[in-house]
Amino acid sequence: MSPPVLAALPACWAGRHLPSPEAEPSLLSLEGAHRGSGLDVLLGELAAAFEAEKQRGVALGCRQERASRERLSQRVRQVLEAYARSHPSDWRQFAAWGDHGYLRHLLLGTDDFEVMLLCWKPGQVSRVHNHDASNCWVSVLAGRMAETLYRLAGSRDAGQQQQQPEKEEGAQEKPAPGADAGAQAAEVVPTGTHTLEVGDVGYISDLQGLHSLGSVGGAGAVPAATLHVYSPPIRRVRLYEGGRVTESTPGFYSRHAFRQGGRPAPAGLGWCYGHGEGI
Ligand SMILES: N[C@@H](CS(=O)O)C(=O)O
Ligand SMILES: [Fe+2]
Repeated sequence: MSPPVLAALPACWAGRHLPSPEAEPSLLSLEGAHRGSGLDVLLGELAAAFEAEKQRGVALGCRQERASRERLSQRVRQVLEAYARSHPSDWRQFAAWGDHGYLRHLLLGTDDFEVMLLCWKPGQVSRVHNHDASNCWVSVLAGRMAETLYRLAGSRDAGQQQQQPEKEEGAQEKPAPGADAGAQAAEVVPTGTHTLEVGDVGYISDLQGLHSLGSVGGAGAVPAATLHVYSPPIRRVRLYEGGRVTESTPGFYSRHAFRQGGRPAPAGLGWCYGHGEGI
């Protein structure tokens, strides 16, 4: 019989990328993880939450039906909070920090959602960006984060102005469609800043606006780590800088979604673009 974690994962993931439990009893046996509270449980519970919404016929994304989004959000928050507040250390085996920007490490990617670990040295910050059509949850595992929210200048509803036609995957940092419509349209205005501590869970989508996230620097600051859950996976983002808007396809510094029994992930599974330093 499949372990509950496997049973909870979408068939497309479990069937295609994982060996059978008989063949690999140490499946997802993450070092230091306690069955019942570790990353394997977190991933299984998230998979179950997204699968439950899909079973109701919901198309996942920031514009999904409100009741469905709230139900999903409540569950994802519970799962992320429970993990972060259990003082876990099993995520650390996947963590690496870089000198040139925060690093993105993919833990699990499916067609419906992705979970990644982001590692930030003190003071590292993402550029002002949007989140495609995704729901985005973030939970702090270590350090202290500050989030600044923005809206497009001249816009009351930033989300509506960010909608653009579909674009091919794989392109890097090209001017976005409509970027030439006027620098005015790409100017952003900060609307508020707040801090996120270990165990806090935040949510953003294009319906809320744009943001920039960063680890708080200064004396005594420690390297930060955050868990991000995006549904559906983010394929591209729009960056707002110097009055211009560009598009970028974020990459992963490392991918562990298919790591099994301590072996490195086989090449070619999942999707990965770019260099993996943050946006
Ligand atoms: N959305 C960013 C991280 S953050 O700044 O929210 C990313 O996926 O890299
Ligand atoms: Fe973000």
